Amino acid sequence: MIPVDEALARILSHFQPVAGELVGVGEAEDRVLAADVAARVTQPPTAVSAMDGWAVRGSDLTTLPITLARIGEAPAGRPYTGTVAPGQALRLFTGSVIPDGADTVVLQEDCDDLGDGVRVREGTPGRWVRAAGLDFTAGTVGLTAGRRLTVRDVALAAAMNHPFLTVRRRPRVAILATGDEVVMPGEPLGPGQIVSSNGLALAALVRRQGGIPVNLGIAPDDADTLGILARGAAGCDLLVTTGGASVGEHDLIRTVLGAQGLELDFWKIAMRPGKPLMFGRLGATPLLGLPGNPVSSLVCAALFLVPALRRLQGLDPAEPPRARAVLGAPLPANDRRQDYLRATLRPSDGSLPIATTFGQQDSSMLSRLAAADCLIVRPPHATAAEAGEPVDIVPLDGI
Ligand SMILES: Nc1nc2c(c(=O)[nH]1)N[C@H]1C(S)=C(S)[C@@H](COP(=O)(O)OP(=O)(O)OC[C@H]3O[C@@H](n4cnc5c(N)ncnc54)[C@H](O)[C@@H]3O)O[C@H]1N2
Ligand code: MOO
Repeated sequence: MIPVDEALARILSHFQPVAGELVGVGEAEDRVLAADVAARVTQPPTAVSAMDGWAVRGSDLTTLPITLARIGEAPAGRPYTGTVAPGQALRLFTGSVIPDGADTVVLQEDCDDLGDGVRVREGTPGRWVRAAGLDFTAGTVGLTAGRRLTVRDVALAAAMNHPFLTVRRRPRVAILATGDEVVMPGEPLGPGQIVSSNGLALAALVRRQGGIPVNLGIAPDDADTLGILARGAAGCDLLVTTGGASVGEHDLIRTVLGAQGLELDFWKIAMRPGKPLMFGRLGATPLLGLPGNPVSSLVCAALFLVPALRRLQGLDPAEPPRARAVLGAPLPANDRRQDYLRATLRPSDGSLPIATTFGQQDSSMLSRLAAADCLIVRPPHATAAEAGEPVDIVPLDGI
């Protein structure tokens, strides 16, 4: 059994960021930038008005009120080509280009429109002018490679005049469930059969992490079919299997795929849940073999599949972020496997929330996993801990 950290490092060493592809800026939300995005324009391109009002010279506002002569009008998008001289004012609007000669906008609410002139009651020299390049200047890098784009980033990229962006291709993850006893939700259940949840949960996780799940179905515990279905992963960036990872003679992943050329990197890690986790390569395709128990499968996916997907997309592949909490109830000493205990979180009077484990931690219990807010991380050989002691947690947000 290898430690969790080593398993993660060995898995990540098999992944590099996938190639970039061009997408319309409007479709780029949630994708990861493959190249820096520099502004192709200066915004605003010239000084513009921040308000509806009049463009004037600040030096005309020393004594108020003052009446200025109207020299014309400049709606947004139709700049005035002349110059505002002392004693003159140009009618303009929010976004209108500030004409030569003017350095100030006075608000229309603070003026009386006299038709051929304007009486300015209030105004401050230099106000309500947005300088050229206030937001950004051409050539400035506004968004850097490796960033997962938010809705706000889409707005910025579009404003920087990019109709297309180069983002990482979505990694394709083949998912193969195994086991004679598992059938898809809604199918008739024979004696001893259970409903397959792993494949669907993994597909949802892959999608949420920016990948494309490729569903290879459910392989029965028969070598030929398992082998044929696994070949469907060719061309994918990763094959994830669930079940068949343990030691029973029906646990076929290693033996069947071994015969097909699976080069095993490791099998079994010092972790609970998830001991029989395996990793290797089937030809060009990395293979992550998750245990069949549904909680083990999802916890291992959170800890190993998510970082792999992050690295494939050029993101920092670090373990899921850890946080701190205090124990709501005591915990016994731990054995040599790093434990990830399902727990709820509630606020406390102090700065850290209170994490309380469920009494039963069986790795088949999806009801507990769904009700949990976090996993409490118990390092190998941790000594018994009292209520109130601080612990590391992995929040389950997004899983
Ligand atoms: N003698 C030993 N037995 C087991 C060991 C061990 O070290 N020695 N390890 C246990 C641990 S820990 C785990 S985890 C499981 C993992 O076993 P497998 O990966 O071989 O998984 P299966 O045997 O195929 O299934 C386990 C369990 O999960 C259910 N299952 C399987 N696939 C799905 C699915 N798609 N959706 C929902 N549930 C699924 C399956 O019905 C079994 O109940 O091995 C222990 N045994
Ligand atoms: O490690 Mo198994 O995943 O404990 O149930």
